[in-house]
Amino acid sequence: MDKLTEIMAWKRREIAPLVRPVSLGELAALNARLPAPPSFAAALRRADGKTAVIAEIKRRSPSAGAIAENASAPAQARRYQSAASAMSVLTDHKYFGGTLDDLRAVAAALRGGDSEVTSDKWQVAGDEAGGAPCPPIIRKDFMVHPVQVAEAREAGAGAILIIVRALDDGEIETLHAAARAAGLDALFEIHHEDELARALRHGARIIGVNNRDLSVFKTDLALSERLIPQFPRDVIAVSESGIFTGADAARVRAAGAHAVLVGEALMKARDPAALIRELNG
Ligand SMILES: O=C(O)c1ccccc1NCC(=O)[C@H](O)[C@H](O)COP(=O)(O)O
Repeated sequence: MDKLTEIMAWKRREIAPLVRPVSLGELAALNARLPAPPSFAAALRRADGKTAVIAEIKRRSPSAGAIAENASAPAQARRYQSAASAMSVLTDHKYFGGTLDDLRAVAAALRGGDSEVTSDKWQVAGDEAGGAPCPPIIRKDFMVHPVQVAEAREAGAGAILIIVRALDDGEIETLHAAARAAGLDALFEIHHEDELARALRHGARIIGVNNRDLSVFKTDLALSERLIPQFPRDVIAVSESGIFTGADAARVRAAGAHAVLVGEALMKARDPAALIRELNG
């Protein structure tokens, strides 16, 4: 069994006690009750000709082992905040050391310390930070059920992850509809041409190529170079994993990437904001 299959099997067991019917109406009501988070898609498009950086908070991983086990998620988010277009918070605990509370704490930190999810500080936090818009947050987890979408929206996310290879078409459709009803964007993650075709059939507007082969844990930026040029022009292209330097980012940008998603390199950087600026190009 490869690692992704193992993680997905665990995730389905982990969330089983939480699973209940979650209707689109319930998600729409949740969306209406909470202030709108900043738009993930708009943040990736807004990079002014530079490569947008989605800066990830990642304490450990199956491929790298311990990265920054004791890192504080909100403190790390503050180190990213001035330079990142968006943030990614891994909320899986077993394999990545993250929690949903990390997402809540990061959202609160970006709202200027306001932990009240019903507050409309999203709208003003950017101005307080000197005019830069508040970076949206993607909940990076192994999504299988709309109950996780509701959790993401309540915790302050602006987007969720849909790993195409890990889900059947019915699950993708359900998660995508749930995200839309909750006012969230969806990042569709792919690793192969067939998965690109599936993502497009589901109406994906943001697609990420995961450069890491999750069977053997090898990363290869050539995968982004092969797949991104096949994206329709109006799709936002993200290159994920294995990006460490400005040269790496420039390479995938030359292939058409609008954004890069970077975890390990930023968690280990002495000055993450400076590295983000280098990745911006
Ligand atoms: O990172 C892993 O080892 C991993 C293993 C199994 C499933 C997912 C995994 N990573 C999730 C990610 O998408 C990465 O954290 C993200 O792309 C950032 O990667 P990196 O910059 O290489 O830390």
